[in-house]
Amino acid sequence: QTTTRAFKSVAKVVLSVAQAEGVGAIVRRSIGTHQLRNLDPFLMLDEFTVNPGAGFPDHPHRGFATVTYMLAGSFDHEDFCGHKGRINPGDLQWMTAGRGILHAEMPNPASSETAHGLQLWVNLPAKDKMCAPTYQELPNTDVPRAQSPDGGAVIKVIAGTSYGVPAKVVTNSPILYLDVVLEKDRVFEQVVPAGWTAFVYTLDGGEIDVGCSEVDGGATPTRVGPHNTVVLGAEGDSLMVKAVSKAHFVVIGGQKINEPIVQHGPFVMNTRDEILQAFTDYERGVNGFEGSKKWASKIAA
Ligand SMILES: Nc1ccc(F)c(C(=O)c2c[nH]c3ncc(Cl)cc23)c1F
Ligand SMILES: [Fe+3]
Repeated sequence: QTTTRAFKSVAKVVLSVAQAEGVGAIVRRSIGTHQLRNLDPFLMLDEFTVNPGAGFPDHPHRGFATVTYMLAGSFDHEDFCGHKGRINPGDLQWMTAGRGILHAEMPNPASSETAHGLQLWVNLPAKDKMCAPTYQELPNTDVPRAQSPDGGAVIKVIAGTSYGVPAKVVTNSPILYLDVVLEKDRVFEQVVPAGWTAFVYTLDGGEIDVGCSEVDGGATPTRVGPHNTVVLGAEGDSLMVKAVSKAHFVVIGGQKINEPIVQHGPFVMNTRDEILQAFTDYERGVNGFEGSKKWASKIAA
């Protein structure tokens, strides 16, 4: 039978402006600002720009995953269990902090290039919040590529599936995360299940029309330029984007976890008691924070 597509509408557009974060770092915050909260399962999305010497020195995480995707420059990371490495342009690090990670994230000191990328914080279901930490790290060449039938869209499949190409990353709840480069006047279509939280975040480059009139029966398209978060309506199951000029954007979506969220900085749990427990575990160096009391990173020294 023919499947009829219901196109997603645009619920809200928010421009992200630069703000200070970490030590000397600059971020354009998308998800996590007062206008972009309650986008379950997403807790934060930062487009970071970090010059050498600045960065994100030693800090903990519990109860969620951080997804670092480098666009330019390179970042070093080092955690309290001896896991360290370098994230180069196009590389992906999906770090499931679970019960506890203490780490530092700093630009590669050997590079004079500004580090530019995205860090997305994805909440974990209660059953996984105290799981053992895991890393899924893909160099740029290992991130699966897809393209639209006319070749007008080239997609890096970070999570989920696009044009039949599945991601390599395994997630604790259903997530879609695509890096899309769309040529001028070309159309990109993506299935995003109805009921999911979903948004487009535009990067440097051109303008796009979301919810294009030519393909969705007359709804007036919403035109946006760089550094905008375009929140999509929950109804409908098909995202349509048309490039007014060559554009670079990410498409991020996820099934809602629908559990209580209690967040205090880098700890995200379900109850206040669990947050208090996270602070005491971190201070005492127990329950996943073993070794935290006497550890200090070398990269942020
Ligand atoms: N204040 C505060 C509190 C807790 C944190 F975890 C952080 C933090 O590490 C980051 C926040 N945005 C980021 N973008 C990119 C990277 Cl690599 C790291 C961060 C932070 F800045
Ligand atoms: Fe971190």
